[in-house]
Amino acid sequence: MDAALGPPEQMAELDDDLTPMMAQYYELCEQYDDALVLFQVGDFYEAFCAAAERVARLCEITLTQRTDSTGKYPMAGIPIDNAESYIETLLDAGYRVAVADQVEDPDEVSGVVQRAVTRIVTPGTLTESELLGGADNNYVAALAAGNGYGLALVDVSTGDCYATSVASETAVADELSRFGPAEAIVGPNVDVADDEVFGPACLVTEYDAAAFERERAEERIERYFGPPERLLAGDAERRACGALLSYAEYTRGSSGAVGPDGEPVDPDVDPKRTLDYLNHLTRYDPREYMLLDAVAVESLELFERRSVRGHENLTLVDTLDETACALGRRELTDWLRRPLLDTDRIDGRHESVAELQRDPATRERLHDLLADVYDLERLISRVSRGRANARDLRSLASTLSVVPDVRDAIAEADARLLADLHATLDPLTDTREEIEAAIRPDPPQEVTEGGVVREGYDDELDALRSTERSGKDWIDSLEADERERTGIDSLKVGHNSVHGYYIEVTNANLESVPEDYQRRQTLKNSERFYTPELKEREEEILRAESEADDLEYDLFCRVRDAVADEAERVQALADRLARLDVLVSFAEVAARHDYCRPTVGGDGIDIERGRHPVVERTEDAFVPNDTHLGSGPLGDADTDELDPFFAVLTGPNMSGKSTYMRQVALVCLLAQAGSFVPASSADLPVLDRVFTRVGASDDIAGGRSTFMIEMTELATILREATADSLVLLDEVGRGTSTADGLAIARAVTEYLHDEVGAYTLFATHHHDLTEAASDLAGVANRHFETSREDGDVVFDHELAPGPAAASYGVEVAEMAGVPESVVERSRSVIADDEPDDEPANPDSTPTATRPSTNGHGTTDEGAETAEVVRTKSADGLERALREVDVATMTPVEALNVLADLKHSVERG
Ligand SMILES: Nc1ncnc2c1ncn2[C@@H]1O[C@H](COP(=O)(O)OP(=O)(O)OP(=O)(O)O)[C@@H](O)[C@H]1O
Repeated sequence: MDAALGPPEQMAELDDDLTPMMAQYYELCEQYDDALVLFQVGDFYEAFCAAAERVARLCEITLTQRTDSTGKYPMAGIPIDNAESYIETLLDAGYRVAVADQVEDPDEVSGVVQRAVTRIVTPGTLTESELLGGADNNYVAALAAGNGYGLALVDVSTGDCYATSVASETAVADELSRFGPAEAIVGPNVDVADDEVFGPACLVTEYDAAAFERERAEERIERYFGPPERLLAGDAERRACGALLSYAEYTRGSSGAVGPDGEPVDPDVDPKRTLDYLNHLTRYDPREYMLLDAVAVESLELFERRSVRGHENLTLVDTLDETACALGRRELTDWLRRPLLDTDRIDGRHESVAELQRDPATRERLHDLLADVYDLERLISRVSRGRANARDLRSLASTLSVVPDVRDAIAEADARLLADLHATLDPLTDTREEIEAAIRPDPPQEVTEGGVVREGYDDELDALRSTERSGKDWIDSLEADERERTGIDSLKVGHNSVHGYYIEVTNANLESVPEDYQRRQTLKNSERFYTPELKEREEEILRAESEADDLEYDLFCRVRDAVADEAERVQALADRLARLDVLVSFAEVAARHDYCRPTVGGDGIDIERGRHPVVERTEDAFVPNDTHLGSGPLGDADTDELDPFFAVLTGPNMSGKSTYMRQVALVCLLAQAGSFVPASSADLPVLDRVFTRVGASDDIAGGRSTFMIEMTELATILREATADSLVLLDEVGRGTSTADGLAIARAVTEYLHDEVGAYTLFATHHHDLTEAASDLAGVANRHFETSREDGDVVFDHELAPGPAAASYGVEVAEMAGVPESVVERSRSVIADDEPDDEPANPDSTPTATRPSTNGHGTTDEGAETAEVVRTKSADGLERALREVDVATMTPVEALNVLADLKHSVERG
């Protein structure tokens, strides 16, 4: 166990002898033994003993010492004012942080101030906006085992909550990869490999088994969402969801009212109130969405950049993001993460995008309006958790004031979704009016120091403020009045925080001071006085001020609670604005980048002049290509008219194979997400899943380039692909010997062709695989060629029927600047069909195949010597080249071999 967690050993020995404050600390450490306890002492959060040492080291702060009657304790304190950045450091180091605040006013208690854990900050449940990077969701997951697995996810900062059931560990990993949770809790009997299932960035812990018990879990679901049997399907799903709610409560600390055991910590707090921001529970069936597993999400670069390609600056979500607000950005991610299967829903989105695409004025108007929409989901979540300040409420009101204009902008819309949004966008006029009536337009950050509530909102408050003001007015005129009364022209009235109001008279004028002046403070050149009336007025001001501040805070809280009662409506509004923002964003991208409206639900993939949405943004002249897979009758594999569903792609490295394959997947994915697509036309099927198996060389950065991983991924594809799946295979079977590799590639092709019938694109350097097209009716060859301009190799990135010529490595070598002589020689070696195992006789090397010289070797003088040297090196070259298996090499290996050969040629 980590010594920084749990009660400090040094204190355990003292037991009952600890001072009351340290006893409190000890108890909290005992109670929250899975978190680092930060314990408020005045303006600091302190940690003691081993925890102090850890905090000091991680946060780079000084380790000090606390000495009391019971001993010396290492101590480290972080200032409360900027605690969040330190807390982030502790989270990054893998800790949960339990924040124990003083819950009593030190001025009002005689003994030790009571502290309570008011929140537990964890990677998945952190909610303070400073800690959340950008607009993306931040999920915590719960996993329960039992007849498959139940999975529940919540984003505490937005209230988004999902639950589903899946059959296998792999399916759990697939679902999790859609959400990328920062944290997960698992129930009893969940025996899954953490890293593989949750990903390395996820903090996984076993959570209290009791919270996963069925009855308790169902109680919680009932409390927050309603009858579990209506909302959720399986037993494991309910247990996961209940446990997740328990965990969310737990992270609210004792103010969250319920401990992990389900017992209320503070019976006065309404437990439901603590997680009020959770209003929707979206139960989804993974089968309603196109499945994108972690491998596909990563290799299609949907959300995360990979650094090995030339276009590393953009991801798919970036290229499609013309959203105006954070709500929209998160929704966009969600749509791309869960492309639809239902053609009606897909078409509904396309219809709206089409209408908005045709109408740039409305699009622009909506974009401008939505840009004024605050992050309502997070706002309302803060409101419900009692952490919103007056500025948050004003931001909410200002967002609500935009809604009528948004509705106006789509008042004439014909598209079903837009018309539906128009009908259901709720401007929450009552809530907005209440906020606007109560809260000042530009309130301060703090809510306890006044200045928050508007004049005219509450009579009692107005009376108090008026007393305060008239007292201050009286004081303002006091200086003039007293000057007149005493005849002392230099008399001044001032205020300081220690002594309050005073009348200051310089020493020279002291004899003119009237009788009723009472001494308050003596300075070097003057004396400060007060009068009984001044004192009385001062007390009146202070009393009125403090009562007004308290009343303002009460009024503010009442308004905040009233807004919290409308959380569900605010969330529904947020959801609708988010959807509208994505539709506008899709339309904007479609208009700006010339996307077309696809049709979805047909029998094959038919794309005219398709483009890769990401690569086209970074390539000056992106070459569009067609795709026809499985959309027509199968014919003779050697003719160009056939419409197979399986294409073997060949062509030199760098010619565009990977780009093309991904482009086909992305076009289909975008269409099912509801977007238009980068093509001149697209008729598409509904794909149930996209599988990718990308080449080992592509995966070097991820450290996953082993043959074993390749085969594991392949096994998944062969097991799970259906006739409605799209399979991208890039370089399968390359991590082993040529013969084995080819055999596997061939067998995989036959299996996918005969047994599965999935739409497949198979890029390969195994030239022999192109023969499959002659044997299998649904397989066709497509290739990328290079052309030559002034002797230079040019990739034209154009897809053509038939297989490519086999000299890929040499083309790349030429591109890379390998000397012409070596390139030519390589070509001649490849051209030599008859392998010759006998050592070649230098004299028999045909002159015609010798390397062409660069001019130095053709001088008359010394020609003979030069000839001998070249002949010898040509001999070595030939042998070396014969040993090279070009078809099985990675581009890097090819370049290395060529560099070695060049080096040996240069050495002579
Ligand atoms: N259609 C295209 N139009 C313009 N540029 C393209 C096109 N396709 C690819 N490219 C450019 O060519 C580069 C190489 O493409 P890609 O990685 O797809 O080649 P490849 O044939 O798969 O190579 P390898 O066999 O080495 O994996 C891309 O990074 C991109 O910059």
